[in-house]
Amino acid sequence: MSSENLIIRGGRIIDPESGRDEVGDLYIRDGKISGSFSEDEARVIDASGKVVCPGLVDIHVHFRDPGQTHKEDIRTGTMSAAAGGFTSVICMPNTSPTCDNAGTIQHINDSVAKKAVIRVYPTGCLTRNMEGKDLAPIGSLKKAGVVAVTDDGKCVQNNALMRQVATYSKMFDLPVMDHCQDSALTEGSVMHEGEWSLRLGLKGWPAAAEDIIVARNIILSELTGAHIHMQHVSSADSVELLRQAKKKGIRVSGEASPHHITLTDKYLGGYDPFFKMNPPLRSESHRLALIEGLRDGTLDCIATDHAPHREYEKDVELDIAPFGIVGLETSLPICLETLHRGSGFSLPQVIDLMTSKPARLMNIPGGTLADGVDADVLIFDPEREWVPSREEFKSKSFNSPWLDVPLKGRADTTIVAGSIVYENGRVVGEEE
Ligand SMILES: NC(=O)N[C@@H](CC(=O)O)C(=O)O
Ligand SMILES: [Zn+2]
Ligand SMILES: [Zn+2]
Repeated sequence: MSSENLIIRGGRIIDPESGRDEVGDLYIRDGKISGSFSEDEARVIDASGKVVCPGLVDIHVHFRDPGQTHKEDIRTGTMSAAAGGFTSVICMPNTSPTCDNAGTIQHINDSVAKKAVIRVYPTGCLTRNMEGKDLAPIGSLKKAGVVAVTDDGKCVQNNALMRQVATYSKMFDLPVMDHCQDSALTEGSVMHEGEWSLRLGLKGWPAAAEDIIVARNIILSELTGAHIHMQHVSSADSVELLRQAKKKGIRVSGEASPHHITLTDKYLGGYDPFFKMNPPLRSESHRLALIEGLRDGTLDCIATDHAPHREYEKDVELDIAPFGIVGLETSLPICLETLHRGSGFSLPQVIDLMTSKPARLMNIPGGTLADGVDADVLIFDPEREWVPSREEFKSKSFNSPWLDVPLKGRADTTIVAGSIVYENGRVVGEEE
């Protein structure tokens, strides 16, 4: 990536970490955020009417590379991220082969160096082949460069093994990210257990299946001192458990997805597999509890759980359709709608949940416009109206409930280390 000096002129600069929120100019020299310099040394980008903030950070995406690259690969996944305004992502290890060994991590890092347009941080598995039976080689995964460990997609059911995982991860100073699901309680389940599952005649998935594991993880975090992070929290009682645990100073954290804070189980009424995900969309009271969790800091950040599946894979009976939806290209407008316009969060608060908060939580760089740091920057238009379409999605998959639905707010320009990687609807270097 070559970088030219940039002056981003006249935008509303929002840097949640420093509290900066003012209309002004942002200077980027030699790929870093810098003090002012003269206009003839730089390209000037007019950002009037736009927001200028740190590039978005997503700590939970699935890029399917290696192994399921018909759904997504590191190239298209990072293009999708850049188009959504993201400059850093943490990718999940449920690839094929799984990331339970240093070789797969090395392979991913090599592909990232060759094909990625934004920063990608890999995670390693908790257990061998994510089978929940034997510990993965966490020390060797750490050496290979993982930033956290998780069996996302699955949840370790054996508490003694989970204790061991937590102990090792603490030793290697890696956060444990957990997909909290008691699998005996969710066998064959398709959607949230409640009024709508009853009406639709679909097997329900109780919120208790999540709560039980969140409680288990809180107890094991207290016992071992490990940082345990709850992925895609979807249940009101899980939020309350986290709230109480944090009050006691236990090292736990949680994320919420744009879809769980915006949609509910009633949308399954049309039996549309684009509304089927794990954990499932829940009822209105759960949705509101997640928003309150984000408001008071019980939930630490937004994470998309970008889970690409091709349309033909989803286009089957709801019972057998795969779980998951893509999220990177729609996360920003949805969070603006649900949190900012819909729930009274300030713009800096929303940006904080999508930049500084997730980056600091997972100890990765980014999420800041501090002087001298790598210039990972997003310019977005909070008012821009657009409609996500099959043609425009950069992802290989468009399994999104927001396909063909009008949205407001869109990334204009995404900058990584001072280089523009996305502008005017195109990823730099993308073929015609
Ligand atoms: N969220 C999903 O519904 N699916 C994810 C797995 C996961 O995040 O648990 C996937 O890999 O497709
Ligand atoms: Zn998961
Ligand atoms: Zn996931």
